[in-house]
Amino acid sequence: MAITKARVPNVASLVIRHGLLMREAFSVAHTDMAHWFPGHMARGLKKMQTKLKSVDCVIEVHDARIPVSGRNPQFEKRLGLTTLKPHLLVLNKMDLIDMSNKNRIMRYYADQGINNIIFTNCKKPDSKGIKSIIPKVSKLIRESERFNRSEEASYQLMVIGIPNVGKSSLINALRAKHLRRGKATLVGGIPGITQSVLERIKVYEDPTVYLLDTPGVMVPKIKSVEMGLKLALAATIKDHLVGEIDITDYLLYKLNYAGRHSYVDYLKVDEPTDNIQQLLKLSAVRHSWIKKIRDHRGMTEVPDTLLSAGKFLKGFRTGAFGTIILDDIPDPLQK
Ligand SMILES: Nc1nc2c(ncn2[C@@H]2O[C@H](COP(=O)(O)OP(=O)(O)OP(=O)(O)O)[C@@H](O)[C@H]2O)c(=O)[nH]1
Repeated sequence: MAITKARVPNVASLVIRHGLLMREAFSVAHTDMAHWFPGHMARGLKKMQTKLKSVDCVIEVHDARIPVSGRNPQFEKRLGLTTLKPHLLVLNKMDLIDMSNKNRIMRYYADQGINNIIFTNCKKPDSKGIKSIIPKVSKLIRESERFNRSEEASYQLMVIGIPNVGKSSLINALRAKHLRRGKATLVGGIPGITQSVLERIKVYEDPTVYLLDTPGVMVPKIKSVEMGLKLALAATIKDHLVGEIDITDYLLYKLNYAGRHSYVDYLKVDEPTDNIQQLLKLSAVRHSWIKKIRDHRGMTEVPDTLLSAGKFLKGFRTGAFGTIILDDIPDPLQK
């Protein structure tokens, strides 16, 4: 497991929040985050660089639940986003966030010079966000210098982003919307489904628009354990690399902090708690999730807390506990 920490908080650091005695802050003492990164990812970026000259616009897809954490700064440095090619930021999975934060998020990005932003839900190809992508991209391309591609009638777009943010889903949603075609690229709930820069995929007629799907490229450095836990909660890092118990402990902290106690019914426990081990154990017992382990008495049956952790994570990732943004979003208006 990647994180070592004192699981019993100091009594002095407890507070009552939304009627629950809980940790005042989520703190972890960490050892090593290096193995949270799959090594092959930098290679994907090189391939993207070589394809860039045949691209008219870059669509960067990001998970709207982590608007601050985890956007890869290497995309800007190595692909020259916002300077070399027209750039559209697609904040996907909008169905999982509280959209009353939209203007604040837009201001946060505008402060960094990013003004072309569309929120999407790729599960709904007929939704407003998906519909507005091709018109927006066409406008950006028409207003840009196409240099070596100015004679080319068709448009070619490259879809980039960190793993599991919905790049392939976006391509499939655009195909479904505009061409009424089925899935062209693989979609999966675990990061790393797309492994190479794919052949171009047609998503629109007149003008003909092709998309290049690309493998997710993770940020080169996770700045803090908390940032890593957010990325893991959003399923951009494989769960077992970070540790399911640590990810759910952070989830529990975030839900309790926000007063979202609907996990009680979902996990079939009696009341809110700030103790992840107790929560996962009781939930496993209530679901009859039992595993056998070998100890000094021979084979013993114990609650399978890993199964409860999986259910807890699934609940969060499918929106069972409501719409949640994991980041605090700095507001330039309040500087
Ligand atoms: N709730 C919700 N889930 C989504 C949305 N878009 C994609 N997903 C889910 O997110 C997961 C990842 O989607 P993919 O399209 O495979 O993501 P990707 O970025 O291509 O993944 P990699 O190839 O691993 O980089 C899948 O389980 C999708 O069903 C969305 O708008 N809302």
